[in-house]
Amino acid sequence: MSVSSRSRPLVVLTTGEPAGIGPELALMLAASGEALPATLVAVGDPAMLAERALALGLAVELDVIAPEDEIPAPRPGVLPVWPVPLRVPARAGVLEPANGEYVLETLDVAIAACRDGRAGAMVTAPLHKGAIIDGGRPGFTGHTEYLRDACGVEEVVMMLATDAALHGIAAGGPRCPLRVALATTHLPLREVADAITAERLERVLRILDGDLRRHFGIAAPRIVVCGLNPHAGEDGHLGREELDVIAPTLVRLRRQGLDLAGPLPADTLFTPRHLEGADAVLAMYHDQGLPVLKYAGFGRGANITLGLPIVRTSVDHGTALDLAGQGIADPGSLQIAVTLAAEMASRKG
Ligand SMILES: NC(=O)c1ccc[n+]([C@@H]2O[C@H](COP(=O)([O-])OP(=O)(O)OC[C@H]3O[C@@H](n4cnc5c(N)ncnc54)[C@H](O)[C@@H]3O)[C@@H](O)[C@H]2O)c1
Ligand SMILES: N[C@H](C(=O)O)[C@H](O)COP(=O)(O)O
Repeated sequence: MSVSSRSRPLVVLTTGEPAGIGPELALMLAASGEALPATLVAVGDPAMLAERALALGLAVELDVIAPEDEIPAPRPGVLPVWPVPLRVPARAGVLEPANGEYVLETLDVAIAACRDGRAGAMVTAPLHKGAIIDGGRPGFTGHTEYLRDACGVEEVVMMLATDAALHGIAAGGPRCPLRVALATTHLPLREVADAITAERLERVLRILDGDLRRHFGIAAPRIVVCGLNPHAGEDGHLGREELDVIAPTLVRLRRQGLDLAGPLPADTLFTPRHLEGADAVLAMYHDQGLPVLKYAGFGRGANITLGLPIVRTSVDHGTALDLAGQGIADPGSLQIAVTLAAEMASRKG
């Protein structure tokens, strides 16, 4: 059965770092019997998943299926699994870099299924970047860049969004609607300024504008752009990137029809007056934008990779080794990421 002929798109869920909370979150989602707008298949080591389910008392039947075989219709409490073997045994909370290649193989399986049309989308449970690097991949920086390279595209954009923004939930308390995209992703802070080039900014803004239209149905996205330096450079007294790079890029793209505000001082940009009417904020670097997003809705957001030929979403949190194996991690973000992936896959057709 092809993806488009399914009533619920096939979403491939990679179970992530086996020492982290990813495996148990996948099992918790299956055990909850929650009706999802997706047919879900997990990718991971079936014996490890079975052991984790047993240890946590989660009533989940694992249905091990070869990737070329038909996925049966979803049944509550049943989790179909495309098997990938661990390289060495895994223990919750204890990293084993030798399993780095296992984690990457789960990604490769999901990417292949999305690229050849067997699946409509992939959702990734968290991986541990350090473990993959220590396992022999020194250049590894995260799913986002791995997917970019695997799909052969020049640029992708990391965007996180709160559920309130994804599903039009009215603002209330700290859980406000917010989408935050990043001009740079997993870079040491020391390298950020050099990475903010006009070329990169233009590529990022075009992808952000295009994918807000394509995936989120926003006809004319309004994007608010942060400066890089304190007070957006204070007219060049506190840094020149705004004057030399960011502002001229925005002027050029505005002439081409993009609706862009900024560069604005990042400390006050995330206030109701500036966010009013904004469809997304573009932050210049990871910890300029993501702390605000995570404050606004940690555990109730999703991470979306824009600019890919396939649909990929992820959770808004990491491997939480401190919680792994205890069954107390919150599966809320995973549920949101799966729901969003299914919606995006359905829209894509
Ligand atoms: N999508 C991903 O693959 C992804 C996302 C973020 C971080 N990471 C990676 O995860 C690893 C650990 O990162 P970190 O420590 O900065 O962030 P983290 O999100 O793993 O943990 C930060 C804090 O949040 C808590 N937490 C995280 N998820 C939770 C959940 N579902 N329910 C309840 N509490 C939760 C943790 O217990 C911890 O106190 C790093 O290697 C990082 O690169 C991966
Ligand atoms: N920057 C993300 C976050 O803080 O949630 C996270 O590290 C995930 O990155 P990838 O999706 O590229 O692995």
